[in-house]
Amino acid sequence: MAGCELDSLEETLETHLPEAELREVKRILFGKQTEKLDLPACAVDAASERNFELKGYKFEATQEQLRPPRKVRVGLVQNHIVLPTDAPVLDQINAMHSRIGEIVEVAAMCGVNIVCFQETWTMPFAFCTREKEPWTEFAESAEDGNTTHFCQELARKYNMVVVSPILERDEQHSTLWNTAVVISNSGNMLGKTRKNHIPRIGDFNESTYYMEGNTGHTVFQTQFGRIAVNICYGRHHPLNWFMYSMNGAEIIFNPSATVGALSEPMWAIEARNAAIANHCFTCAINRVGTTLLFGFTAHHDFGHFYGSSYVAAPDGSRSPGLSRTRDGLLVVELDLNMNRQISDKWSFKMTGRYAEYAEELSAAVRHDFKPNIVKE
Ligand SMILES: NC(=O)NCCC(=O)O
Repeated sequence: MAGCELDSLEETLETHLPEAELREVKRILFGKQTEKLDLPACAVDAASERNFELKGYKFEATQEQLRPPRKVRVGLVQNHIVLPTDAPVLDQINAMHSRIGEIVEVAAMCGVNIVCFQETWTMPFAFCTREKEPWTEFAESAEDGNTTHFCQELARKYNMVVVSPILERDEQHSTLWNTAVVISNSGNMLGKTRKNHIPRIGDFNESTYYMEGNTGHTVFQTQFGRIAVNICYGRHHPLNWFMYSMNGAEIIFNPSATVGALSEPMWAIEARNAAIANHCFTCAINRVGTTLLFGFTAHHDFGHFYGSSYVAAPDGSRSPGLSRTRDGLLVVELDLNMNRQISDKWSFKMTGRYAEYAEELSAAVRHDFKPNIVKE
């Protein structure tokens, strides 16, 4: 354990359970076992030198007769902030760029096609403070900011789609947003998508900084598959996942920033349930560490961000998680053919009564709605 924090749930099970029981516990808890992915020795060495965890797994689909497999490698990155939160803003951003740069280089060695970083990855998650300075100075243009240019270079250099969740400054409308910028492997910006649900819970005072997103449920067609980004708190909203899936998402990323005391028992369930319910893959990413917010008035720390990033498949299985305490890169190979195979098996899209729900929902959101309750 690092300090008083548990490093990893899976490792704890592995340390304490006899082999036969462990196999059965894992089958019940995590579903069909995900095989380990062979990663190149140069990547393993580089990750160890650069002090981050590197894990690789693969989800296999059934071999079909008419379609070749559609294999894609995703990379999920979780990390601490690099400099203390009272360092100059630009130094903090540059330090995050160079940390992410060295992790993405390893992702490239592992053949990653699509990489996604944690929520507002260029900055400390300081939204508990409610103070505007210096946090709003971390906001950048999604189109022309330094961070987008940095990610475009990575995308071009490594032929990789980059999902870059940032604090966005929209100069034209004088607004801030919590936004994921999606950059194609060509290096062109494909587009951006904004956080749809803004938390009003505990210390997550994000509504002080930005409003609910106005970009709907955009899906991005990339060379490696159709992807969507459901940012953090949106994972508590089943209809949010559902709408990305209705728009054709095959992989939904969930870049997050959340702390143990608040959400940890829900973490392993929500993205996994979304993969099952929507016949798609989901990738849950959380930052790590306890951030000290020196000298600020409301709060000096937010609690422990517990990492534990993982990938869930439509058949109900999931990869093991990254550590609760260390920086890490999770490389997972998916066969997107599994989505249709599981859809044909369970048929949730076919058995869903969407027209009925749509009708009842439009009545339920009206101010004069009367719940359908029969009384004696
Ligand atoms: N970043 C964020 O929306 N956090 C809210 C807490 C949670 O969803 O677990």
